[in-house]
Amino acid sequence: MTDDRTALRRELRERRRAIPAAGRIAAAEALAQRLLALPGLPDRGYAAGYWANDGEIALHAWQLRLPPALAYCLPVLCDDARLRFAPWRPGDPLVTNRYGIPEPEVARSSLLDADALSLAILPLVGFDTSGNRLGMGAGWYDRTFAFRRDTAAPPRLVGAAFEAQRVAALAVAGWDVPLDAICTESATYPCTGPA
Ligand SMILES: Nc1nc2c(c(=O)[nH]1)N(C=O)[C@@H](CNc1ccc(C(=O)N[C@@H](CCC(=O)O)C(=O)O)cc1)CN2
Ligand SMILES: Nc1ncnc2c1ncn2[C@@H]1O[C@H](COP(=O)(O)OP(=O)(O)OP(=O)(O)O)[C@@H](O)[C@H]1O
Repeated sequence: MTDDRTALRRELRERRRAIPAAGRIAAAEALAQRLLALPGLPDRGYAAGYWANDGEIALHAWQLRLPPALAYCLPVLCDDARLRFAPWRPGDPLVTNRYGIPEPEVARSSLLDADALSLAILPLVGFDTSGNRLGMGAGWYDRTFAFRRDTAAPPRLVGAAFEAQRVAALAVAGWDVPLDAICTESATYPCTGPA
């Protein structure tokens, strides 16, 4: 089971890295439209995205079109093994984290806790149409949003991926945090709860 998950993760990461540049640009635009069209989207507060890495579908097209009172944030790795979030605009200072991913350079005291977000977009390695998610496997998102297992939104949790990352069915782990929706360049999958 663990080996299956590791092998699947490797295969799906290779698949997303192999998507050609022209396809990625078009997909990022289409994803932005789908994210902006989600029903009941907050129009103020803080919205977490991510700095696309390892072939992930990019969020810049979405970031540029956010309502003015909804502040785009990036995740920051913290010592308690949870993510916190910092508002970030182009030009604001960045540092590279332990995985080589840029994150805002801000004092620990000014970071936002996950429960201060109105919306978070989670980068997916794989997903199924029941809303089950495969991530990078270090548990950052599962630990950070564990409180959403027994609390309603906010934050709304929306997965983002290329359609090529969809698989027939993923095994669910006890700690998996259910997503509220998944968007790809060609579909929006509403998620109704744990499968
Ligand atoms: N763009 C983006 N940002 C993100 C995540 C993500 O998946 N994508 N995260 C999602 O959790 C968090 C960072 N977690 C990560 C976990 C593992 C690896 C990773 O590349 N692991 C490598 C090598 C491990 C190492 O260098 O120590 C690997 O498994 O091959 C990257 C990010 C927060 N920021
Ligand atoms: N609430 C939690 N508390 C402590 N550890 C957790 C919690 N949630 C997950 N973990 C740990 O994190 C790891 C997550 O592994 P899993 O394969 O489910 O990751 P994933 O689905 O790729 O998700 P992620 O994107 O969060 O890494 C597991 O080893 C698990 O023990």
